[in-house]
Amino acid sequence: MGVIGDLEFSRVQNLPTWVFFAIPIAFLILRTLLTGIYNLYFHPLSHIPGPKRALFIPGYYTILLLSGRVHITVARLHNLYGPHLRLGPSTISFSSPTSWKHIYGHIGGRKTFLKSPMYDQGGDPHVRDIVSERDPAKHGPLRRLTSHAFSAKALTEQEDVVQAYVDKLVCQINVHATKQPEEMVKWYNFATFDVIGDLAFGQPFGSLDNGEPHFWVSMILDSVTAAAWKMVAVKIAGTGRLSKYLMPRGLREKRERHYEYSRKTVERRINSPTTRKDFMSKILSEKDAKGYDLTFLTHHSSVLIVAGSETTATFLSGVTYYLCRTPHAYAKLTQELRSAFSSYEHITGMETERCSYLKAVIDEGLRIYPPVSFGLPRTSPGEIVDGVFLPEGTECFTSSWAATHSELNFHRPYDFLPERWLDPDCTDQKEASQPFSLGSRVCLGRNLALMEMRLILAKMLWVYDMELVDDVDKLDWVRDGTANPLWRKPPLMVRFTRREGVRVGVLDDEA
Ligand code: HEM
Repeated sequence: MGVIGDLEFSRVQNLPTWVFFAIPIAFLILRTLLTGIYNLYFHPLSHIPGPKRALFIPGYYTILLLSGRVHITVARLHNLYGPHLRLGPSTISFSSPTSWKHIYGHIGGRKTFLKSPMYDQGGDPHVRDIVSERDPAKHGPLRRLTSHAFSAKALTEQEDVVQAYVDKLVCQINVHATKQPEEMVKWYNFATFDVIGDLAFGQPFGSLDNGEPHFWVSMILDSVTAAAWKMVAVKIAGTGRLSKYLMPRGLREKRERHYEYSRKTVERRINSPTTRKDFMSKILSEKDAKGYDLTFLTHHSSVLIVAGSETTATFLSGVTYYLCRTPHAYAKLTQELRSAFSSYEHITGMETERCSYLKAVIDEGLRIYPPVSFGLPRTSPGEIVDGVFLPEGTECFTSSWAATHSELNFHRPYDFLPERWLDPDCTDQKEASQPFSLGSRVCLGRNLALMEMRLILAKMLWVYDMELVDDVDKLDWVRDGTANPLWRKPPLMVRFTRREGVRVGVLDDEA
């Protein structure tokens, strides 16, 4: 036995080195092929159409998320395969209005679709914030605690803060964007980050004053991309630890600096008590009783900054582009705003609510360029979505961009037509556009965001005319933007001209 064993061992030893690599690789290829064939023909979801490669490439959809063009690819695939689309063995994307209600809404007698494990990749695995907490029993108290800062009363108190920054923006436009064109994506970012910085921490980032991005702000997009890298690692290898090696080094460092800066800012806020109500007031008052530590508070406030600033700035950039490119909509909106307000000082959050065309412009802006363009992943509890049974554990979502750009839901989906929101005879499926999501995880900052959008659009267009300049014919907002998964917008060069004969206190008193 010993002799035979030695003989066999020496035969193995004599095999060429490549064999030792080839065998596991061949095994992996065979396993992938057999699993793919099972997924294609025998899996319980095999009746749902989709590209075959999605069943053979591990983490296909998550890899798409890093491509920057996931919204376009998924919309194209929905056009090809219909409103139910299989993007992985157990990953289903929908583009119908009903799917929004079935996956995210409250419907009596139906089980809840919880956030999928993809949300675990957002930050510190041991700390869950209001966005990443998946367990409803823990999310409920967190949401109740946070919602104080978003009540109708809080919103009224916050209007002064918002108004002050809108006025600053109007003044800075006068200085920087009337004599020559100016890049507006950055100015909208400055305004929305300053507002949220002030509301979250009691201190602005000072970007509007300095005309410079705060370093922390520029880190935010990268830190969200870093989270997407982690998702890829989890999907492919089953562990986020691999992301350390997969993720570009710069991204990892930026993500770490992002958390470090948030921690210091929160510490400063804790050490400077204020009577002014901001996002932290309620939570700090219960800090000791509930045992909220610095790590938790850091995650909590930094998630509010990310959720509340980049999204609104994205909307403003998109709507500026589409308004400048759609003369009839621009003319109707300016006509409405300029006749609704006899003076700049009359433009308030509540008064702007009466402007129906402004509301339609906002609805259309959020449809054509949804700030959250990808599907928010949920796990099926074993329920039917839009007529399709999804076994327990299936990952599913409504792909926002695909839903709002499908001809099954909207006529001329790539045209900016605010009228579709006003015309009672329009047959568009408007419920296919849910920019703030719905149900128990609906956006908490919706009313604040809408107030900010209304005030910025109304005040800017009351004071100025605006036009896209220079390479206007070369710029294509859809073609030139990428989503990683938050938007990276192309430069938006706009020139503003102050309307003659209108008095604007913040400009004229300053002069
Ligand atoms: C155009 C502006 C905005 C858009 C389109 C938007 C969109 C969304 C969406 C789609 C979600 C659901 C995320 C998910 O299910 O994973 C969400 C959640 C959230 N948003 Fe917004 N948002 C906007 C502005 C804001 C603002 C200004 C704030 C204020 C800080 C805010 C705070 C939040 C919070 C706290 C959540 C988590 C709610 C929860 O899970 O209970 N958002 N938002």
